[in-house]
Amino acid sequence: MTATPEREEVLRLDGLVMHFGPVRAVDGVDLIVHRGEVVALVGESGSGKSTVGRCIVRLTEPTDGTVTLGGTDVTHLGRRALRAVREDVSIVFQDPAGSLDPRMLVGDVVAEPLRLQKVGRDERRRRVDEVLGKVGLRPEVAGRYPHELSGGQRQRVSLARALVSTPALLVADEPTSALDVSVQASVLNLLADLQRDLGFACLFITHDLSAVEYLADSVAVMYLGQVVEHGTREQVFARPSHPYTQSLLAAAPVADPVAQRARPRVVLGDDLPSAIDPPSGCRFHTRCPVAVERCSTQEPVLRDLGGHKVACHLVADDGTPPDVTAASTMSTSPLPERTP
Ligand SMILES: Nc1ncnc2c1ncn2[C@@H]1O[C@H](COP(=O)(O)OP(=O)(O)OP(=O)(O)O)[C@@H](O)[C@H]1O
Repeated sequence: MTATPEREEVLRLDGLVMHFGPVRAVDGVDLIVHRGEVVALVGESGSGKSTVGRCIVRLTEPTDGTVTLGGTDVTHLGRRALRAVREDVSIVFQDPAGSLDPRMLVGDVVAEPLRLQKVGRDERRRRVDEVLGKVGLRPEVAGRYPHELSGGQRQRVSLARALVSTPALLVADEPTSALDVSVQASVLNLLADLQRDLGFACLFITHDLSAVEYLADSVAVMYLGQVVEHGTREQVFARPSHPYTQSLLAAAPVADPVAQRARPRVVLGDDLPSAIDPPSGCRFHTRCPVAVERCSTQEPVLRDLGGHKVACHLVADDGTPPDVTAASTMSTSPLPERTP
């Protein structure tokens, strides 16, 4: 008998909420990442992506909702219990210089997760050598300090540290955006190769939609603390359904100018509204070219339309998205990005 096995959930967020005082950074996020799956989390600066990542690795304790890792609810675990969980999930940050302790030798930085897990010294050394090789660094690098390395090499060290304990899930928060453009591609390629070889699941937080197209199995789009669309890469790129997703894709440069012209032109006028007092109804209605009255009063739920989820009143039950091209006239602008 060959019943199709349910795909195992490595991560599950249910109604995740993270408020910083009045700032509603994350405001009810549901998200599932399956074993070995790469889920891209995209959206403008300030939409709450990093905060979601930080809640997952429990760098911050969520205000509400649950974080489930490998079947264990880790939302409110104490320090000691968290340590065990940290073997299963790692994070890589945008800025490798800021996230590596400058006083520690690279070998010790990479070995630290193993030390916390009480792995013996010889085994630690063996695994550090092995993982440095995997990220394309020579073993001698273990005896150097982070500041002696280039930005790209430092990000390789961050990846080595994140992967040395063979986690089931890697949260990669803008892992290439602080790097020199010339090395971004090599680090992205490395991440893709490592993911293929080691098979970890990855929540890939990024502004870079071409990287999403290259790396991700599925794409979740965040707007003002909520997920407004989630589907496979093909679903989201071939038929972006939420007007916000349509505008993000329209603003992104694509290699093929013909494809670029064929994309709907929508422009995100104005800045992202404040997360302190988000708009009523659909949070995007203040910037949406096709909003109707209902959008300002009634909050849309994230509906599952054949595995492609979207939170928009104007998407038909058969998945037909609203025609934003008819409503918008202006040219494209680049995806807004906060400079570090
Ligand atoms: N520790 C904090 N205290 C107060 N407000 C915070 C804190 N961390 C994040 N915020 C606010 O929460 C909102 C979401 O921020 P977050 O960094 O998660 O967004 P983001 O989508 O990751 O943006 P970026 O792409 O720029 O990193 C923003 O309004 C931000 O100012």
